[in-house]
Amino acid sequence: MNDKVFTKPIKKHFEFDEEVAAVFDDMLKRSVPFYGESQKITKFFALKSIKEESIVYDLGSSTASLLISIAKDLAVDARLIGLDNSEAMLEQARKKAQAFGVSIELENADILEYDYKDADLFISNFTLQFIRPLVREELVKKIYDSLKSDGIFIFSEKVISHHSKLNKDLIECYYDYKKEQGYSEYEIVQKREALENVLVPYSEDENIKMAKNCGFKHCEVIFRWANFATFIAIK
Ligand SMILES: Nc1ncnc2c1ncn2[C@@H]1O[C@H](C[S@+](CC[C@H]([NH3+])C(=O)[O-])CC(=O)[O-])[C@@H](O)[C@H]1O
Ligand SMILES: O=C(O)C(=O)Cc1ccccc1
Repeated sequence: MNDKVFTKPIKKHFEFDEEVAAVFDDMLKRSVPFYGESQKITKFFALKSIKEESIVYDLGSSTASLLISIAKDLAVDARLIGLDNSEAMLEQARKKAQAFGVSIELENADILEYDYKDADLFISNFTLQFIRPLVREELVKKIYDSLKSDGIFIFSEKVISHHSKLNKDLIECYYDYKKEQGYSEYEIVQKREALENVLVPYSEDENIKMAKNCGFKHCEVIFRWANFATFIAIK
C-alpha cells in the first residue's frame, strides 16, 4: 500500500501504529535514500559474520525485510531473531515471512529491556535514532556486552552535521529527494513536525564515539548519502 499518512493534518507524534505499519515498506523505500543499497551492504557484511549456530539480532526489525532477505541467502543453520515493540509491525513481518517461506524468529520486545543471548551479529537499521539519547548509549553497551569476541554491530542512522550551513544544506538536499519521491511540501512539513523529539539523530562522529565509548575497538561508515549513513562496529 502507498504511504499517504501525512497527506491529512496530524494530531500526534509519529508512532509505529497500524496505519504506518500497513504502508511501511513503501514509506521506507521513498523516505530513506538508497534504502535498498543500505540493506544490500548490511546483508553482505551480515552473511560474512554468520556462522553455524550463530545468533543474530535485528533490533527494530519492523516488517522484517532485512531478515527475510538474509534468510533467503543463508547457507548455514543460524537463528535470525527480529525484535520490535510494535505489534502492527510484527503482524506485517509474520505475514511476509510466511509468504516467503523463511524461518526467522519474531518477538514483541523492548530492545532496551531484552535479555540477549551471546550473539555473533547485531543489526539495527534506523532504530537507534528513535531511542531516547539518555539511554541510547546504555543500549549500545548492552549490545557490546552481548556480542562474542570479534562480533559485529551494523547500524544505519539518519545523521546531522554540527556545521550549521552544511546541516541546513543536507536537510534541503534530503527534502529535494523526498519531493522527487512524490511527497508534497505539506506531507514533508507534517512528518517533520511529527518526528520532532521522536527521531533524534546524532552526527557521524557522535555515533562513532558512542560505539567506541561502549568498547568497540573499531567503528566506521561503510555507506553514506547526505544525511543517511550505515556504520559497522567491530568488537
Ligand atoms: N524500544 C523499542 N523496542 C523495540 N522496537 C522498537 C523500540 N523503539 C522503536 N522500535 C521499533 O523500531 C522500528 C524503527 S524503523 C526500523 C526499520 C527497519 N529496521 C528496516 O530497516 O526496515 C525505523 C524507521 O521507520 O525509520 C519500528 O518498527 C519500531 O516499532
Ligand atoms: O521521513 C523522514 O522524514 C525521515 O526522517 C526518515 C524516516 C523514515 C521512515 C520513518 C521515520 C523516519
